[in-house]
Amino acid sequence: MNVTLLPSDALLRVAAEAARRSHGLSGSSRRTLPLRVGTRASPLALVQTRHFLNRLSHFCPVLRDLEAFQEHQISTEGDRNLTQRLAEIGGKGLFAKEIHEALQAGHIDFAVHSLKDLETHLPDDLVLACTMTREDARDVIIRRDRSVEVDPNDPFAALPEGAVVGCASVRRQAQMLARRPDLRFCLLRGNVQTRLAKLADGACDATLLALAGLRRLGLEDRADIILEPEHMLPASGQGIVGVTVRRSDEELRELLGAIEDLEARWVSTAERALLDVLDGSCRTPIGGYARIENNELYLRGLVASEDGSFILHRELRGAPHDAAAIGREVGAMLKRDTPADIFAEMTRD
Ligand SMILES: NCc1[nH]cc(CCC(=O)O)c1CC(=O)O
Repeated sequence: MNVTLLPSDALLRVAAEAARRSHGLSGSSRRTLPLRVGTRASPLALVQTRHFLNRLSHFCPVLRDLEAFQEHQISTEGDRNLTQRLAEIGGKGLFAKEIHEALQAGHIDFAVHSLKDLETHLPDDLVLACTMTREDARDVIIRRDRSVEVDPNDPFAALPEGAVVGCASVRRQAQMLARRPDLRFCLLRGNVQTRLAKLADGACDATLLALAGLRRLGLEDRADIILEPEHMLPASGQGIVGVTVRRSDEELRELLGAIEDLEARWVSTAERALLDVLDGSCRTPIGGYARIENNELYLRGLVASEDGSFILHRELRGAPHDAAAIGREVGAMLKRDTPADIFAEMTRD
């Protein structure tokens, strides 16, 4: 099959048309407003949620009214436990469990997530109904002292010998240590603003963040060294916002599905399938990044050891509608070529 890719704007127009035609929340809907949306309470989560609600109301005139939505801020384990590395708390559902429970109990109608923080296996009665257009997937380094000039071909060389990097992600740590074994890492958790404040206070010499988060918070000027995927492979789903809903809520599923970005659906399907094969908890450094090039889906995956002494990349291209199979295949290649002890570490208690 030949897949013709439309530019994102055209895709959205097609989706809007579909949304208008669908019976989703038309005048005949018996659903009562407001729609209740679940979100984490961090500034980034709230910006993402409000952005999504704008999009949704833009395409569904019944929802133009400000009163159409009610925001439910939900605190998750990942928000409360700020003293441990994500890998130690033991990742799955860390930022979503309480939100899933609110959906299942019918306290909310849908929920907005950073796809990066959403586990690959959702509870059976919930579905990922919508993936929004990807914001930039790249990671950035932010240094306290920006005086050393950056060589784009060797971005990690801009950090001083023995610099202390504040970071809670084993994926970022492993890829930096592979190139700069002299660097030291300390735990830096909390929301984006908190981390930037701690960096400014001297808690560390540098930190790493997703460019997507900085952009959405209007903090893009803080981005110091933008890392290309060749130097730092992003996490599966990084930069993509996804929306979950009850499987049984067909009306909302149809509406949300009609406004999703098909390209974001394809790349996230591939990236999440890869993670799924590797049983991706936060415990082992895993990266996955896909993009659409010339109507083809290109996926690159990474498995590493925490200390960066082992780094493995594998990649494949194929038809976008084979996204899940491509993801599983790259995952299987990574698994096959990774020494068993690295996965042993992954399943340790
Ligand atoms: N776990 C935190 C988190 N989840 C999603 C983002 C960034 C936004 C995105 O990837 O869509 C961040 C912050 C960061 O990694 O810098």
